Amino acid sequence: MLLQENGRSLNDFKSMLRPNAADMPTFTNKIIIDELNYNKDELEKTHADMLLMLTDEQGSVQDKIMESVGSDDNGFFFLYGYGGTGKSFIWKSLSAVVRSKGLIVLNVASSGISALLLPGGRTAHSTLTVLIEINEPSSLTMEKDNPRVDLVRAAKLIIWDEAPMMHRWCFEAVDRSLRDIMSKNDPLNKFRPFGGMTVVLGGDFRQILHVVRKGSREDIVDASINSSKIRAYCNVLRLTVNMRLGASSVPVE
Ligand SMILES: Nc1ncnc2c1ncn2[C@@H]1O[C@H](COP(=O)(O)OP(=O)(O)OP(=O)(O)O)[C@@H](O)[C@H]1O
Repeated sequence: MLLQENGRSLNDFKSMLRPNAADMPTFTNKIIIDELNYNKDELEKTHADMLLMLTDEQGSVQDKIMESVGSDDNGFFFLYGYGGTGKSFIWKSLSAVVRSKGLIVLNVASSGISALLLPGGRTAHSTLTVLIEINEPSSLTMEKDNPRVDLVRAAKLIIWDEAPMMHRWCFEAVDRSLRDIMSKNDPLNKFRPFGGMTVVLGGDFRQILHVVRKGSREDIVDASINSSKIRAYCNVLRLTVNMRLGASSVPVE
């Protein structure tokens, strides 16, 4: 269990003896059990409270994402909004509603600090095994029989906050690898963006972009997700009202 919690398995240690799987017929994936272990009643109440607070545009964003989660026709979204427009608020509301239905949502962020703000959040490097030193042809580093692969396959939604901070190759690697991983559920997933998983990226391009060491302006633009071929099948959702300003609720330019 300790190994599973850290995304590892005995297969990572070739010299260790492995137990015979036939001796453990009731073995189950602990990280999946943990993800299903949220208090559904409490989350349902949290979501009901948040639903009353959502603005019209926040409600419409949430409806579009939940429509995709509930259908086989998956969506790939980018939630774009300046600081204070309520992106984190929507992540909390979405996580509450999805988990209250007994489904799995994986909340990841590009940095450890932003992952702390997500309910049950971790870095994309940890949950999705995105490489820190990434190249254009890189894939995720999950081995086929790693428990994390089963967790990803069981998930209904991936929320990825502060996405503009990451190199576009990270998202392309996730797209390629999810097509591979999810094709075990349905061979047609090989041809669907992110293997048929609903994926929502979020962030604000006015905040921190991916840092290209000694890179020119062109290098930074090229590293951005906006320059990726996966942008072609991305639905851009927008939040425009600054909720941090409170009652005045001024639309931001
Ligand atoms: N519908 C809402 N009702 C009440 N408060 C809200 C609502 N939406 C957002 N807020 C509040 O507005 C503030 C800003 O929201 P939030 O942190 O979600 O924005 P953000 O877009 O994630 O900002 P940043 O990009 O700076 O992290 C928070 O205090 C949040 O609780």
